[in-house]
Amino acid sequence: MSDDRSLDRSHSDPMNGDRSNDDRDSDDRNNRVAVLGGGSFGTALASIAADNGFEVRQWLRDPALVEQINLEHRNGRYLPDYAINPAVRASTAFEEVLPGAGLVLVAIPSKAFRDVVRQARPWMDASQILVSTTKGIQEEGFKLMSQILEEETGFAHIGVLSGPNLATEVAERQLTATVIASHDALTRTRVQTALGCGYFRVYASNDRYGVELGGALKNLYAIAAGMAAALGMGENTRSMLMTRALAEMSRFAVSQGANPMTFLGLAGVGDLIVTCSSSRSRNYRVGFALGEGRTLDEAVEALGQVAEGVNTVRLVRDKAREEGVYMPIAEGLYQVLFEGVPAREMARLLMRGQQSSDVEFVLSREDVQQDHRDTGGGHD
Ligand SMILES: NC(=O)C1=CN([C@@H]2O[C@H](COP(=O)(O)OP(=O)(O)OC[C@H]3O[C@@H](n4cnc5c(N)ncnc54)[C@H](O)[C@@H]3O)[C@@H](O)[C@H]2O)C=CC1
Ligand SMILES: O=C(CO)COP(=O)(O)O
Repeated sequence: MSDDRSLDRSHSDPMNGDRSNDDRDSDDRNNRVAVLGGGSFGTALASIAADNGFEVRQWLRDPALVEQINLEHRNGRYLPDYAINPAVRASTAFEEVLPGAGLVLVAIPSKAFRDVVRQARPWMDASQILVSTTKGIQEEGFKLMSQILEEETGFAHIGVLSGPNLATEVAERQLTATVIASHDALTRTRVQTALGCGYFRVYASNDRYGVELGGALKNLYAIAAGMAAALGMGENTRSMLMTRALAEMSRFAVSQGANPMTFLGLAGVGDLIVTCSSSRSRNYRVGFALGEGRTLDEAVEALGQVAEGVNTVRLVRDKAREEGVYMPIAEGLYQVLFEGVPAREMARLLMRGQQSSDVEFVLSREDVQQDHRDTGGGHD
């Protein structure tokens, strides 16, 4: 591997012929990336890191898929047309994947995330950088995935990768940007070095919570956008939906103590645009199937992959009610998904709500509260 690809350039001076074993161990670690998860995003990221010259090992549950990745360099289940870099070595054994890796990317759906990290923990060590790529929320305690990484490991180098990153487009090498968010500068720079390349640009943020929350929240509105498209609603409608979604997301972020300005970036508005516009988004596809008249179970079954938004709708709607945050689209989506309200009827109800103000951040706090009282917000 060339030195300029090293995750830590300070340890990779080729002029230094007199290096200690410790330095060499450190070089080895910095040159190794582990990916947990064999879905489409985990697979695309593993291959990028290998293209960048890193030694990459990928952990998956399914032995048949492991064999296919190792022998055919293909992931027939999640990215059938994608040629994986042959340097990616897959395994079902954590002990073959984790020890010696400087960077660990965790691309496991939120429902299984804690379990998998817990199983993997004995093969991890505190010098490793752990990064979640998962855009979901854990029901107990309303925890985001990086908080789970922190709780399960106690490690210091924790980050989140999020942005408008449809895995199939990343696999096609479409020009794409993402965000690595961490309070830890080392985490930010090492992820930028491991994954940044000619078609994948990695921006940095120190607002880990805001970036992670943006990725989880936008999935709700992608479901709503898919539904609107299936019902034959137009571009004006989608634009209204996305813009009002951003208002709701920001309102929720503020209630959680997060900085809403982060939502103006790639992991907020950027991800909202792509998932509300693309039939490649799984959340959008679930919404589309619902708009065509399928039941939620049928829509999820037909997808055959995880659409994180289905679970997130319930969690966010409950949290918003609990904390008195006005989120009419999330509330309406919940009623369509779980209470049998027809989508068209819900759209009609939302349109007939009291007229309110556009950008509430330019209003005084009192005016915002009055606005939400006028529109029936607050659920009281
Ligand atoms: N696919 C995409 O376009 C993108 C996905 N993401 C996020 O990345 C996360 C991972 O997504 P994908 O790679 O698409 O995969 P996915 O969500 O389809 O599944 C991930 C992998 O986890 C495995 N898995 C599921 N349950 C498991 C369990 N109980 N134990 C062990 N492994 C289990 C699956 O077998 C699969 O290999 C998602 O939560 C998503 O929010 C982020 C950006 C883009
Ligand atoms: O988060 C994504 C793109 O940024 C992927 O969205 P879906 O999970 O809806 O496919």
